[in-house]
Amino acid sequence: MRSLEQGSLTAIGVISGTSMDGIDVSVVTSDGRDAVSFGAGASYPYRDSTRRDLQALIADADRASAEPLVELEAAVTADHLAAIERFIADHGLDKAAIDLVGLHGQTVYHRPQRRFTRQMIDGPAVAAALGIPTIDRFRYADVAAGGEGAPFAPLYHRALAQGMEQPVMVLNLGGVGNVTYIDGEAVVAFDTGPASAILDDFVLRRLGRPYDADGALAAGGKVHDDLVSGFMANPFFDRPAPKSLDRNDFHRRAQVVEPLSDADGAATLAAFTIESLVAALRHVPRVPRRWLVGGGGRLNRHFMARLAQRLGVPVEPVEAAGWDGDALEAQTFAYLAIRSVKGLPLSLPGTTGVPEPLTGGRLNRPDQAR
Ligand SMILES: Nc1ncnc2c1ncn2[C@@H]1O[C@H](COP(=O)(O)OP(=O)(O)OP(=O)(O)O)[C@@H](O)[C@H]1O
Ligand SMILES: CC(=O)N[C@H]1[C@@H]2OC[C@@H](O2)[C@@H](O)[C@@H]1O[C@H](C)C(=O)O
Repeated sequence: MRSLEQGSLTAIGVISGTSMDGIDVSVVTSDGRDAVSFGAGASYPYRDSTRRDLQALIADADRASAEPLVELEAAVTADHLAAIERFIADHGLDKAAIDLVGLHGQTVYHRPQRRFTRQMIDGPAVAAALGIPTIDRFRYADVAAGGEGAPFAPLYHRALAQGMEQPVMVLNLGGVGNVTYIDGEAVVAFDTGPASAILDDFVLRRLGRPYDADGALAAGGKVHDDLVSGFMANPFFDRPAPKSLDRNDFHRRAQVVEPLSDADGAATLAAFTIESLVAALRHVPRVPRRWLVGGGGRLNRHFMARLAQRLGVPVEPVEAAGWDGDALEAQTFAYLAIRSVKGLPLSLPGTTGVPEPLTGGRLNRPDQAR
């Protein structure tokens, strides 16, 4: 096996986000610093039974935090393994050329204030099955040291943003929104508020659809400004960075749109997300000249147009900078796996609030006794 400590490495990165819409896989070659190149990305669904069991679990915080959940972890791990095997086959990769696999796993519980976070995945089992070392438990050391345990994408964003006009804001519009502000070596990152999750849940309840395609429903509705002001009165938005959220943190508050029509409810929830993003400007040193947007929410034309209007600077999908928006999070955990084996920090005081720059991740070698 090649030494993992020195030179450039090639890693596969794997993550399933909070919306559980698929297991994302991508591949990165990097020295763990600013030299980065990435290959294709792909997404593979969970088996229906795995997704159903995970959704039930996430709705039950007591079980998610305390129970061993051996069977479910085995199912999640099997689905991840199948996704990696398919990715390798679909893209004609040579297994022998893959030095590492970075496994984020499925977040089922995240309470940094209790110094506890849980990403379900059996890293040693994946290492043994593939014959490739894996890294898992990326967020554990950070949370144990008093960090927020998220976001972890910022150091990868900084590596990609080298040479670009700055300050630049990278926004991930997933279930939850999170931003990375980059100005040279300076990085500030935090979760902004709910993003797609509240609108997704509303559209599912009202219309049985998984999301508001293109933001068409929201675009046709009337925003109820009084409700938006009510949302924005939440002290979360004034809290300085770092700060992080759980997918369901704003669910109860989002229910105030229940009396509204489908279109007005969607428009009002979308406006809440937009205002929570504008509020991010309160917590960065200089006004970003450009926003680059990743995550599925960049496909919501209503979000993108309204945000550009409110910010008065270009708001573009990350593809405008030559990045791959669908694969960015998977690439992040490939890049961080490489940093992990090199002992480099995965998080900083400005990204998760950890007291000192901190490395992390657990290395699982295929030949390791289990
Ligand atoms: N064509 C589209 N129009 C509008 N919204 C879309 C479209 N495609 C995807 N989305 C939104 O993107 C969401 C999925 O985004 P993404 O895959 O980035 O989330 P995630 O990675 O699961 O979340 P997180 O980043 O919080 O873990 C969908 O739930 C939906 O709201
Ligand atoms: C605990 C956890 O899994 N958090 C995710 C989630 O999805 C988006 C947002 O909430 C972000 O904080 C994080 O993921 C990205 C990849 C991150 O750590 O940068």
